[in-house]
Amino acid sequence: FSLSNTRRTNALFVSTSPSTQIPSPVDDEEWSLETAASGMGFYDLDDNTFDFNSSPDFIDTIRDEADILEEREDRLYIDEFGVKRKVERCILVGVEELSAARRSQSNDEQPYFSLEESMTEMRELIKTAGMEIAGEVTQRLNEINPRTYIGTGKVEEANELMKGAGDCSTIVFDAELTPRQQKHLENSFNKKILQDDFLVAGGEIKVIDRTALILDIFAQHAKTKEGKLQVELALHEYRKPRLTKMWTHLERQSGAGGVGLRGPGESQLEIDKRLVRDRIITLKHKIDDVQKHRTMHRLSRKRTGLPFLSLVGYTNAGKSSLLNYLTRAGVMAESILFATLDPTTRKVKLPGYKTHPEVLLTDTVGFIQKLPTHLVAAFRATLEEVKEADVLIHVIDVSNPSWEKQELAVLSVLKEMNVDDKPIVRVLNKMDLLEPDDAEYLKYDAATSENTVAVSAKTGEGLQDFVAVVEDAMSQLLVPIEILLPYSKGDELNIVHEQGNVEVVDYRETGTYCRAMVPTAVAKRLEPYSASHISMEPSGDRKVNGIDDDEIDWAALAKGRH
Ligand SMILES: Nc1nc2c(ncn2[C@@H]2O[C@H](COP(=O)(O)OP(=O)(O)OP(=O)(O)O)[C@@H](O)[C@H]2O)c(=O)[nH]1
Ligand SMILES: [Mg+2]
Repeated sequence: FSLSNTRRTNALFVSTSPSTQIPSPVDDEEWSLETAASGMGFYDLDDNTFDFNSSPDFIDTIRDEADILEEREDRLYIDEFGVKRKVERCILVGVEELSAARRSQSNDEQPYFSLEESMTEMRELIKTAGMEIAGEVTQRLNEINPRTYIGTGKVEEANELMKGAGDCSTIVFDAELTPRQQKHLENSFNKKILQDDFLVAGGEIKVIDRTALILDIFAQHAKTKEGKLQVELALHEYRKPRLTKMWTHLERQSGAGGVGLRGPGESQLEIDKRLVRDRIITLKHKIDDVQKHRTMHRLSRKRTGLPFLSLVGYTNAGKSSLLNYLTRAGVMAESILFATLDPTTRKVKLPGYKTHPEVLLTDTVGFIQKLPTHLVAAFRATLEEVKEADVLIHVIDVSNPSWEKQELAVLSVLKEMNVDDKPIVRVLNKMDLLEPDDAEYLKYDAATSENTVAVSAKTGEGLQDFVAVVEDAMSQLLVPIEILLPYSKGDELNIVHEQGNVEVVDYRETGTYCRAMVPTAVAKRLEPYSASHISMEPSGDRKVNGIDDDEIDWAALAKGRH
């Protein structure tokens, strides 16, 4: 296919078999015309241009991917002999709450992840956080123990396992623990250690829950100033309730203190609490500022009139890989969870994409089941991008055995965000990893379902169909116009032809009469030439898509088109 022919119809793509391989962008210059080589792109408010090289001041401290990878490599752990070890080891504790399982079975919208599915996910999260699992304990409980979450016998079992594992002082729970539970657990583990006269590195056993683990990953992956502010806010929100009595050893009257910092007779705990509170307020202000910038950029983005697509999906589904493939943008894509925390927008020109030759594509943070609400809140700014999107591209990793549940989990978050009414394109990704039979089945499924396409962001398989399906979804965004354009506005007519579907064109004395379906941005611009008061059926209509075109008309039309 050729990019120069922007008037090529959808039929080309619809007729292609789903397994058609498109040339890799690296091999074929034609695939991607105008893409970012690297770096973030931003709109210039004044001249509506997209500038890939400048970055606004709110992302002044960007860590690049290499930095993040290096920092992860450097996560050293000092063991009891003072030896630096690459990984921190931990015991993973999983609980299946049977009553919750029963409850969720009557609720179709919230998918239920089984103990094993949830544990598999935790293993990935732990690996991503840079830890190694030294042992696992699981328990099926009718009701969770309000004090220690798991039963006392299990606490004992986890403790034994930890001792047997050697240098290991971290216990990770596949659950959201209340501050009280976390403290009780830490107490009981540490007490046992003291009794047994067994000291592990640092002498302290750490109890980490799912939220803390995800926050740790977020903290490692935050790249921009905005991302870091959001993570810090989430961390403080997480720590605030855990300051209560958690560090009782800090509860003493404090004499010294900076002016205006400490009141008389204030205890250390009170000071800590106040500092955290103050920091939260400061962070919120800073995030507000950043959001203002973002809103401005969004507005300028809107003024360009380019349609805005947002990639959404479960963590590790392949969102960044897809964006990379389409733009060669070099957005961090890795087999780690939550690789992307900062929304990145690229302008993408897709071949054969007629009605919207250029689109903006934004990569967003991945979703995960059981994401604690305050974590979601902290990333609201990021998710704003999703709210602004014209079309959502839902990337699904069909090689994951739990993909159907993951899809439901994402849909339920989209619903919570009130964005489930937008057109959604389902992208069944990682087709290359499937057994041939499964792949065939899913390809059939995609071909027969609406707005669904099966692809591999790795091999490029199916990406041609992706363009067609996205364009289909975008056609829902076209609006009808009826205009009478002065002949001096030939350029505008060309745009209508290029980006819209023209139904009728008639050359009249006062100008060109035209009825068409066009993107909203184009419709808005042409509002001054609205001709809806003029007769709907003017004489001498010429069917543009018919075979009765003659050369003279086309010459007039095509002036300056290519
Ligand atoms: N085999 C195969 N691997 C893929 C495909 N798409 C993505 N991957 C791999 O899957 C892993 C995750 O991909 P990402 O693009 O980082 O996923 P993401 O959805 O952006 O993940 P988060 O940013 O963590 O939410 C990477 O190791 C990719 O190389 C595919 O089509 N086939
Ligand atoms: Mg990503």
